[in-house]
Amino acid sequence: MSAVGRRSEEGVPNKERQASVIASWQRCVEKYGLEPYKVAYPTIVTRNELNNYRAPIEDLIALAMPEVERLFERFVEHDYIVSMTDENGVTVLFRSQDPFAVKCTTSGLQLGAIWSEELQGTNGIGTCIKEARPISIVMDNHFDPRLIDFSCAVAPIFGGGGKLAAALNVSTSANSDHATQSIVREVVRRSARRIENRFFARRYAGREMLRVSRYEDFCDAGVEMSIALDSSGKVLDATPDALRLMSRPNMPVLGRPLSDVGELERDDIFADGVVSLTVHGNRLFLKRTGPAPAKFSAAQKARALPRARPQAPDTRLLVGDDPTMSALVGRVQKLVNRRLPILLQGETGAGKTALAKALHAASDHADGPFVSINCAAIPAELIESELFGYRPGAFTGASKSGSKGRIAEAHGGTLFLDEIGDMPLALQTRLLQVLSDGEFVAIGATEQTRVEFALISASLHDIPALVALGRFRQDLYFRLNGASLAMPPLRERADRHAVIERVFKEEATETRLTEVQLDPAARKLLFAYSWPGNMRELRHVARFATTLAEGAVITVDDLPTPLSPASRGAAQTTDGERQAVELALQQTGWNVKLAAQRLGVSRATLHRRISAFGLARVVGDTH
Ligand SMILES: Nc1ncnc2c1ncn2[C@@H]1O[C@H](COP(=O)(O)OP(=O)(O)OP(=O)(O)O)[C@@H](O)[C@H]1O
Repeated sequence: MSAVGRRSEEGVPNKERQASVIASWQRCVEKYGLEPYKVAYPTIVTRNELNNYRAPIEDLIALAMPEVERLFERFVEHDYIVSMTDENGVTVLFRSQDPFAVKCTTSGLQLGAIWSEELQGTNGIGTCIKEARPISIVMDNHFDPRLIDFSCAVAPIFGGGGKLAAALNVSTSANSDHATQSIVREVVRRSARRIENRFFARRYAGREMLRVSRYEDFCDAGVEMSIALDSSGKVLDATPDALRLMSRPNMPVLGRPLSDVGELERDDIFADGVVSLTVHGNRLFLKRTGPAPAKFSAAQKARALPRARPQAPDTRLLVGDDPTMSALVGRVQKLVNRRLPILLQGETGAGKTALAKALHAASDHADGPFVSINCAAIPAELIESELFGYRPGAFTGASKSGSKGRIAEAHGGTLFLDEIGDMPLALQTRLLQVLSDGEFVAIGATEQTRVEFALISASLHDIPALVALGRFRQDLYFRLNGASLAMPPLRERADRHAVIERVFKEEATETRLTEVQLDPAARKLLFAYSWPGNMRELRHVARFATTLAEGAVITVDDLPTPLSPASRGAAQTTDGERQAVELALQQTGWNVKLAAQRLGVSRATLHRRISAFGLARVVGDTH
């Protein structure tokens, strides 16, 4: 193909780069049927559509913001723009400065533009996404002749399970060469790696984490690669480079213990110091970064490394200035210390988990583990082994090393049972036994395991109503309910205005490293809103607006649906929409996560729709 080198090339051509560009041009012509002079102007999605594209990766966007800012500051004086797209090439973050910004806009380099290879031909973003590796597309490497003045260096950002989640791009229209662009590409690649590592750490916060390096001395330096493990020591996930280095043909890494992945120098990967793992003749060095796993015996406990206090907000901060809540929480805190079981009830997103963590962190057993189990999220057939653990080979498919179980892991700390109303009846009986006797028998075991922990449970449902329907054991309800605390929805909190202001401030500091102001119209709207998704929705709205707002003042235009003016105009939803939501909820037994996936919206959006349509789950019509 004559495409590469339509103009004379500057710098030394790199074979691999040439091959990528040639392959991409071939795809453009043969697969997508594109012609160089007939490529359409990029599609720019509407603001509402952009909100929908951003919603599934809002955490990633928030984590990427500071890095995008840093890149921009570094390159802006040389007339570069910095952008990030999602996995489809939709531009979800964009930083530019005049006069270059004007030229960018006329070429379609702007927020909301779709830069897929299929639509725009060979371009930095689209081709990086296609090839899933860092790439630079310099001037006449572009398929569309209108882009011939631009040079882009782009690196992919991978999310869970090594799946491509986004692409980070730096573009210029200053005359550039391949040598310069390969340096810029390296800078962008490193930024993408930092975002990836922060994203990984955020996803697996609280899990056992190993830092990985190819060099023994570097295990203590900045994070190069990471592995997250589940409670039984199996690989839950790893950063892309670690996954690549640990992979062998036909040998999955995820879901396997490290001893199956390669040759481990010693068994106890959590002990102090560095341990090596040899895969296919390559040595990797691993070091624990997270808290030590809970140990049974005093001797083992003494050998374990000191446990970092879990990062949890202060109960005073969570409670704010709501007098009812402060009085209740003060009372409950005393009861937690006496190991009396606490039952938290409240709407979705009201802050039950956050409060449970804060109660644990302020308790006198805060040095022990905080083990959280979402009873609604674990499939019914797995919940027993997840909770009670099993001996090696207890059942087909059981791991060789057995599993300790989450209840045993909570020994000496707090066990938090979220969505307790969804626990199957048979397991309620076993749980009741543990709570009464302080001991249980793991699956396949003969001897009893003794455990001691503080218990906090939480539920969206009215448990007495479930008891009346025969779906929840009354004796278990009494056991869980040493004291109960009804968390008010955000719209009913006396201090909600202060809470809204505080959360916007916190999110602005986190995403932009600066403070922001709410303009009067935005403030009025936020104060009047009903917040069906409570604190979670508030956090998402604040993160969204502080990320999107161009300046230091947040206006109504920066607010997402259903707070944005456009959606308020069009907010009269149709019967069809309501039926679709109802159907998805029915089909998934009111599993909001699954239903949201089916409808292609975020969970927060679905919660808002449930509330807007006034839908309620009829207790007894589920699962
Ligand atoms: N008082 C608070 N101030 C700021 N953020 C909060 C507060 N309470 C909760 N949050 C945040 O709101 C989000 C939802 O909180 P949390 O998970 O505790 O709610 P929940 O009631 O357990 O929700 P669900 O019932 O859906 O499990 C989290 O991101 C949490 O950090």
